[in-house]
Amino acid sequence: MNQFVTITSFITGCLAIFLIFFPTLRWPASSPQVFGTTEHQQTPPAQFQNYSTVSVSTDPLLIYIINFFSSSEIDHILNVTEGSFVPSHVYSPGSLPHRNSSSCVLPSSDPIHDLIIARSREVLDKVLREHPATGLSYFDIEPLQLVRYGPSEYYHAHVDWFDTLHRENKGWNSRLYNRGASFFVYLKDNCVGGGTHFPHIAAVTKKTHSAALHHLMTSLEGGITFEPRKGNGLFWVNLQPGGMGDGRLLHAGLPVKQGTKIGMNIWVKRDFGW
Ligand SMILES: O=C(O)CCC(=O)C(=O)O
Ligand SMILES: [Fe+2]
Repeated sequence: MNQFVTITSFITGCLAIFLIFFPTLRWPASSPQVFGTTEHQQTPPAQFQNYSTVSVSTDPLLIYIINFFSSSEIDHILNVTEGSFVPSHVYSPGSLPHRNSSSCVLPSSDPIHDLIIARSREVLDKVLREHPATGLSYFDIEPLQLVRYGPSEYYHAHVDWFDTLHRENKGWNSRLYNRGASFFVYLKDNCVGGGTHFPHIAAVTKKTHSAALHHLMTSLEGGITFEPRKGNGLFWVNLQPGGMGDGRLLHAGLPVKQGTKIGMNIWVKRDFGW
């Protein structure tokens, strides 16, 4: 009898827990468009910032964003993060460190945090609409990470996507994800060197680019290098439509020879279910 009561209580308990959580469970996205749009409706519109985009490469997709952050936004970000940089995490230490920069996170409680997320979602939703062939979808954005380089500091060639899917650290509702896309926005550019170099992006003729980009992009046989320019940024899609990492998005933060370079990574999470 006692056993019967215990089993019945256990089953009732499980049922109650399931009923409480069932309405909030989210199933994997059935189509990229739906997922991106749904999430976008939950975010406030980005405060007006007169940025513009220039398509540098369509396959793989690499976009240059002019004037993505205003100088007052940048001043604010640099002020609040000034004391918090620590040596960047090194994933694959060899004889030479893979990188020797410093990093920190812009806290999600910062007044400007949600604005940056909303503006990034604006660009993402435009990409979903205009470049469906990329297969990009997203459901969230990682903590906003700043990276700082002083003289002789660098980040060797790497890709932003993970070899194996990461699981979010959010308890029972943790999803599997990879970095579907990356933004890298320059916050400080008073340096010599420090370009962002993509060795495998096909060189494109300079004629196709706006005057603003003309001086900031070196397009040689060895790929493309972007000079750091405060307020401007890059956006690229990391994964192939089927979800595999795209090796063509290998990139490096070239050594800073003099001065300081600071940038912000905005990594976009593509959903891979439970
Ligand atoms: O420093 C750069 O130009 C690129 C930085 C980067 O790729 C990264 O932090 O993942
Ligand atoms: Fe990177």
